[in-house]
Amino acid sequence: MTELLSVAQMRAAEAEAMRSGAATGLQLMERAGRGAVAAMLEEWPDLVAGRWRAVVLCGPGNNGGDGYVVARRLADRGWAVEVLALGDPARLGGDAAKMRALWTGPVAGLDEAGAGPRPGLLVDALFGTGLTRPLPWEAITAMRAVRDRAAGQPGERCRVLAIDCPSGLNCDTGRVDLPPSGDDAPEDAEARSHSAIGILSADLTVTFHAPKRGHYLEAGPGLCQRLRVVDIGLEPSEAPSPVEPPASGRVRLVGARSCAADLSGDLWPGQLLRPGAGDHKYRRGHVLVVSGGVGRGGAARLAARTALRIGAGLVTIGCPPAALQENAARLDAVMLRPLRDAAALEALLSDPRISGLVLGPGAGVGARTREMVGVALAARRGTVLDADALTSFAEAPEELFAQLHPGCVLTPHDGEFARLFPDLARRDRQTSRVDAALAAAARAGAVVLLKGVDTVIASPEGRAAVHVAAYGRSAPWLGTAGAGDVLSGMIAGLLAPGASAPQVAAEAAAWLHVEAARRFGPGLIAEDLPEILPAVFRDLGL
Ligand SMILES: NC(=O)C1=CN([C@@H]2O[C@H](COP(=O)(O)OP(=O)(O)OC[C@H]3O[C@@H](n4cnc5c(N)ncnc54)[C@H](O)[C@@H]3O)[C@@H](O)[C@H]2O)[C@@H](O)CC1
Ligand SMILES: [K+]
Repeated sequence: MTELLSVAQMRAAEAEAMRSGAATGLQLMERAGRGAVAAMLEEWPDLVAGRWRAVVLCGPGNNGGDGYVVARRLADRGWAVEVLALGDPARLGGDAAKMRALWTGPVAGLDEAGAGPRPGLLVDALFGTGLTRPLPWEAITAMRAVRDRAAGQPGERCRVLAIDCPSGLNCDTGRVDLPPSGDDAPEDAEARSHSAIGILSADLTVTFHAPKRGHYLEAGPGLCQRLRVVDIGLEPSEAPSPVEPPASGRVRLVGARSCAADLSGDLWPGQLLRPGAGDHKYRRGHVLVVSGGVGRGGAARLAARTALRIGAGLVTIGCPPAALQENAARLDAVMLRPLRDAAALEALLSDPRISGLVLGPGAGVGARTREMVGVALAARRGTVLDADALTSFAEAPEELFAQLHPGCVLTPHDGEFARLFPDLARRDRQTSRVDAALAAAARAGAVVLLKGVDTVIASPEGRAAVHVAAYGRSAPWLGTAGAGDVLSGMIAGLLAPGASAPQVAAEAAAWLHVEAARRFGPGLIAEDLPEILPAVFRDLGL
């Protein structure tokens, strides 16, 4: 399964290769530059034949060093190559200086970026993993000047190849560190930063050894557009088993199945979904969804139907007595019980066969929900808390954290996350969504699934995973009313048999949620998600 490395982990892998004598820094850089050219030509075979013009922008560190290798390799293919350097190339050090010396063509300054014919390729080798300060404006200006050379001219547009990452991307956080915009009015600054991100976006990003967290988080996928990983001969880290939680300190990419052929559907998520031979319905778990009152039951019904579809043996909705009639008119396989108050929930939970709980969707914000959550958590079943079950504790999150247990999964979106963890939501430059979710899980003592296009799943033991609806897995139509309720039902349904760790159940649910949306396609509404699950399961060969 693919692992997402931090910048520090990547540096450590490089350092280990050099320390052990497996490779020198210069060899790694040569492989990186060559690998980037080979990957680019595979991606754009129309560039294999013919002599094209490339502009290579080289920065002041090793990313620039890779750029000099790319320039040399393209020139060797007969391309016309312009190299423009940020800063004085005579001040390059180490391996980058050696690669600069092997480049026999001229090196101009970035201020000459606007002069010259339209290039077919712009290579961004300004900054990689070593960017520690905001990107200099001159980098953005130069990128724009090269792109502008193509404006208004006939022929193919200029394609952009980013080496390791589009310059400005923080490879740990996925955010872009833009320079301050001086005296600009705030609106102006926003417009400038918007257009700066457009200018920095690549068409293809080639990174080395393993993808970095920033390639998958926040602005990363939008900036990289397409991502290819090139082997530079570093020792691969041992692949964690997809059905076990990842090791502490390591971040895995959920659903590598669609990105690499190293994962069989049989093992994951199939192993979590397939009932055992001879299983009866109680062995497959019984999920109880606590519903809101009259006219507010839709969210709970969505969660309940999904829990049943994903494999729970039985599903019951508990609702206030006044809402029984409404729910009865809408339910068949899902069972229904009156649930007047927290005492009634306690009585219901005396049935030990109820193994999974969902609280929050449509529950209403306030004391009733807080009491229900308290009783549910005391019963120590696999429990998913979403929506109103989270917001009900906005005034006193510690009250919730004190009651949570390791069988719980919290599923906040960014807004709910900020209500429970206001300090963690205000992230500084170096803190990523992964760091924030890990800190939240440790504080809460439960698994936190932080929803988004880049969903992060983190456990109190420091295990983290990321699922991203991008890079060929985008499902923009999933942003629809009720989709979150469906996700709660998926997690509870996977938790209910009691065989999966909450972290693993949440990871599989995040993947299936997007998979179902993609299988259905545009026009999706939340009701379609549970109904398309059987087709997803058939595709998985279940
Ligand atoms: N170390 C290695 O063995 C390998 C490194 N590789 C390349 O090396 C890159 C990392 O190299 P570096 O660590 O040198 O980092 P970068 O080349 O990303 O940039 C760091 C350099 O820019 C300076 N800098 C940082 N922020 C700046 C700012 N805002 N304005 C001006 N200067 C700034 C730093 O002082 C440093 O000199 C990777 O992204 C990858 O492209 C590859 O060649 C693979 C092998
Ligand atoms: K770059």
